[in-house]
Amino acid sequence: MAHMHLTTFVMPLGYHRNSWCRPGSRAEEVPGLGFLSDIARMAEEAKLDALFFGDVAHATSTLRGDTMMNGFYEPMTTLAALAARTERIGLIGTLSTSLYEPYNVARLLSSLDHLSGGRAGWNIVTSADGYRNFGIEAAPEPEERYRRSEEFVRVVEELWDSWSDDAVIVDRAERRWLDPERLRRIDFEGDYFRVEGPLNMPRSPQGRPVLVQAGSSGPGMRLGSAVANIIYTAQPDLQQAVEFSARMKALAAEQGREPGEVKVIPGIVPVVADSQAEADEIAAELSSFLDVEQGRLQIAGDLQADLSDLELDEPIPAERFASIGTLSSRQGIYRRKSVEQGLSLRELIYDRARSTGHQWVAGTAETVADRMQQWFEAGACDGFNLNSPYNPDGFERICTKLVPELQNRGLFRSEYTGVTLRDHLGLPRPANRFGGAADAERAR
Ligand SMILES: Cc1cc2nc3c(=O)[nH]c(=O)nc-3n(C[C@H](O)[C@H](O)[C@H](O)COP(=O)(O)O)c2cc1C
Repeated sequence: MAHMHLTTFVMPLGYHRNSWCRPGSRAEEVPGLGFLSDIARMAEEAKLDALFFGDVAHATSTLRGDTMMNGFYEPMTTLAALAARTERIGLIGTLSTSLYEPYNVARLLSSLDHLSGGRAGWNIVTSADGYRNFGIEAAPEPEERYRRSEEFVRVVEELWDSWSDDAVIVDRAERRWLDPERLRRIDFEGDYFRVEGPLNMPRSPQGRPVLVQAGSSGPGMRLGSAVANIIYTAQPDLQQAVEFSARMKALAAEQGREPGEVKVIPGIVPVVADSQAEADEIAAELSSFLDVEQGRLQIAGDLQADLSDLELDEPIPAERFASIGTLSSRQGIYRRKSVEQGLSLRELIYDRARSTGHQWVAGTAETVADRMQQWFEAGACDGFNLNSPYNPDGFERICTKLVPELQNRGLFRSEYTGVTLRDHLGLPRPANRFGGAADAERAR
């Protein structure tokens, strides 16, 4: 039976809003390395495919009291530190194509891939916010951001291939470390970037670090299906998840890719306990930390709408949402919950606080595993991105109770069988698009 892929979205202050208020959360230690290393070690002992760090380059949500999605751990420096404290687990970090340059990004990821022995992955995002930190007044429209992103990824991939695999020769007699004939200036000229190249470091162990993408809108899915190996997505509903996965794989096939090269990995927020009653108790405790008015501000921020006049026990009226065609995928989930399912503003605040639109489940390891198995076997996904509701205990329970249950069912590996992130994902090392003797040899 095929195995699930399991990664974890590392939120050191916990995925459930304000879960850091729980005694024992080690919230004082954020953003230090010691606490994070403990999380990384737990994940590696559970044999997860990868640690995943999101990133935002602004403090807007933090100023609204939302510490969940924060920039406290800059992904590349953090993952480099964790590379030294782990051996096998993949290391996926987010860098925005709106706020970086392709040459920097190619270097950062290539360096991480070298330092970690082939464990690097890049979550490609476009940014809707944070521009003023870079002296830019307003964010471009989504279509424009994704066009830049598509070109950005092309440049980065060419830079990663700009050294042939056999360019480093270490010829002591001739005193030549590399053969410059085996490097290529890429001389890229596009609508957004002009990049000379080559990169200033050798092709990395994975050839190209793993590409990850999480857009669920039209342009987001176009980019993901064209380039990504992992698609992250928020899918609270089984049937819609099945349809999303099928659509993503069909789009990949249309672009000449093998559907198996594209792993669809929705998020899940599991509260795991020894009994249903204990799980419900923990869930109630987590909810008790919420500040409802702070939650109102956070949802207003997500929807970019003023909600200050609304009654807490009424649903958000449909007209407060952006028009259907312009909703982001996450706004679409909140709209469905409010307008179609009739959740009141208060209920939506609690729901968002625990799940941010992802699937949320509280139960024993067996009941949570039942749900995951059901989704996996229904074709809704190739695995899950585990969002730990609270740290470190909530994550420890995921690693020591839930993952072993999945292993016992034959749904997840018990040992790493390879060394690179591509190995964990069952993906081949890509050939160098510019060819080269080493590739020719590998192909024989
Ligand atoms: C699991 C997951 C993680 C994400 N992580 C980030 C992130 O770290 N930084 C960011 O700017 N956007 C992040 N996003 C947002 C997506 O990259 C994308 O911008 C968002 O889904 C809106 O795009 P869409 O309208 O195409 O869906 C994440 C989305 C998901 C589902």
